[in-house]
Amino acid sequence: MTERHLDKTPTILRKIVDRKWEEIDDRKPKVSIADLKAMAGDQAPARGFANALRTRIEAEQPAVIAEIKKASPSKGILRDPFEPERIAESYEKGGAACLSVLTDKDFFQGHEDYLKAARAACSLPVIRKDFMVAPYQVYESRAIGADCILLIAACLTRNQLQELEGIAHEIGLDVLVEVHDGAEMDDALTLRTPLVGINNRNLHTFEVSLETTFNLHQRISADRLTITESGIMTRDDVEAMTRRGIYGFLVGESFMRADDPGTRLRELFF
Ligand SMILES: O=P(O)(O)OC[C@@H](O)[C@@H](O)c1c[nH]c2ccccc12
Repeated sequence: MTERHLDKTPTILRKIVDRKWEEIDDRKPKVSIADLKAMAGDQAPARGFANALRTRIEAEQPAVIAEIKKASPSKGILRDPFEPERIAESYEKGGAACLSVLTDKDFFQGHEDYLKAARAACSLPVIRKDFMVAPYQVYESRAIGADCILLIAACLTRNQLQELEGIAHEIGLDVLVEVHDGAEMDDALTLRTPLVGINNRNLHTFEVSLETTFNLHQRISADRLTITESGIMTRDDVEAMTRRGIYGFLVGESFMRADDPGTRLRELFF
């Protein structure tokens, strides 16, 4: 397996991706791909993730993907106690369009059960936030009830992106492809998904700059939906985006640190 961007230095992203392959090897003997396909087939139809965003973005209203994450490798613990059901209810009340739930255990203290619990507690579509490297995880995502998956261009080749997107679409999952630079954007724009996320955080260094979105969004045509991701903390940040015609947002930390995440969402966006 060649991982173009990861061959160079042993960054955190490389460590996470290496760990993902081990995780898949641990899981396969317990739950086979065939089992996952059967479980995926038993799920109710997915909630339309892309559609929920599109409706708002086309009306030039903020479309907020509100994130449920307990911790991150760059910031440590963000929220304790951590109750995914309560957070999901609060986000729905606060006007979120969709939820994002971290399921990675080792680096983000996430869990598949958090996704299931959050989704059951509201009617919003949910993206599984994890590091997809293999088809196994795509089937697993639908099997745990996710409506959408994240594909991170920084850790996948163009062929891998296309393969994983194909499987996702075949089983009814929407896809959010995430980019951080121009080469990744070239790959992302070969995909069929309308959802393109621009991560303001460099996953190799953790540096955050909203300039990343300002620079890259111009390459995304009007038939796609741009989502700015990471480092959105203030109303000024929000306005800097909407002024440029960007209405899709993925926000975690600033909500997770608030007593009531949905109230914070409403303050920041509405
Ligand atoms: O907490 P923030 O800065 O608001 O960022 C949320 C989200 O963009 C971030 O969690 C994220 C974006 N892409 C990722 C990929 C993996 C894990 C996490 C992420």
